[in-house]
Amino acid sequence: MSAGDGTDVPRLVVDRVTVRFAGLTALDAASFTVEPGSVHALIGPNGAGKSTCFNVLSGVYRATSGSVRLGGHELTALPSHRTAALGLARTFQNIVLTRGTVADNLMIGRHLHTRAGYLASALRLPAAVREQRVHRERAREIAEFTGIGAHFDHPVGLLSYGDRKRVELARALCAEPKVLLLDEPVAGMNATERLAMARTIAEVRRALGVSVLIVEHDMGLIMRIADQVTVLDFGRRIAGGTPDEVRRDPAVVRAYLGAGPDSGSDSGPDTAEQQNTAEQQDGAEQEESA
Ligand SMILES: Nc1ncnc2c1ncn2[C@@H]1O[C@H](COP(=O)(O)OP(=O)(O)OP(=O)(O)O)[C@@H](O)[C@H]1O
Repeated sequence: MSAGDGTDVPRLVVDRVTVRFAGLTALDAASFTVEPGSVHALIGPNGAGKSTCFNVLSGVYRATSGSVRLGGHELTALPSHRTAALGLARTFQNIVLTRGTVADNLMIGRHLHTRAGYLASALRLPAAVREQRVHRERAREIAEFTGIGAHFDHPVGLLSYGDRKRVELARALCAEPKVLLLDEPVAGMNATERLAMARTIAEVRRALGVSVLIVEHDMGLIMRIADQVTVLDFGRRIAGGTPDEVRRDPAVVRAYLGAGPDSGSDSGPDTAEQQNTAEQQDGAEQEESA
């Protein structure tokens, strides 16, 4: 897919961000940097502050103190539509797209880049029609890239759960972001869908050169695709480094054990079961293609 070469992707700097909710400190002076063109994972047990952090970055919550910078821009006090205009796009943990066709939903993602006003579009003035056509072509290209091209004109409500998660990813990509925030992109997917999504995310970074910040409980996926990992616990950054460094960090092991090693998918940085699932799947595919 044609795209930017990634050279204009700015560094995202989260600097001592604190968020308090009526006595509860959800984020406690958390700092980390997402390097241009990297895949950076934000992990931690339930309630660690990951979603709160995403909500600050995307302008949904305002930080009590600290700052978030994207290149030379201070994002801290900006509303969502301004952070989006600066190049930040996000997906949501729970699928919110249930109406219209895939194309309709992706065109919502193109909204930022649409110049024709509502009236010109409603009256189908030639310039507006031309613009719509160009955006629709780009949306189709992004649909192909994310593996849902065959469903472009289908209602999203008829798609499988895994494909609807892809529509959510494609909608975010339609904004042509420089930094993509993915909130649990494989939650609820089966092993095959997870593996396919991991490949798509890796391909997004490779082909588009964008930075990806990902919150995900599937540690197998994080270990496969992340360059850097930041670990939060009770709102604090307790560790950071490569997936391998983080996996061996005693503070990280302690945090996850404290959360309960049997507590479902959130069972630790070295969730052997999940990693095995992905690796077995990989092995099976290699055998098939041999
Ligand atoms: N709007 C809010 N009002 C009050 N407390 C909140 C709000 N949002 C989050 N919290 C609290 O802040 C803390 C951090 O929550 P957050 O959702 O950011 O954690 P998380 O790491 O995303 O957890 P999970 O993995 O379960 O999604 C929790 O104690 C949560 O109850």
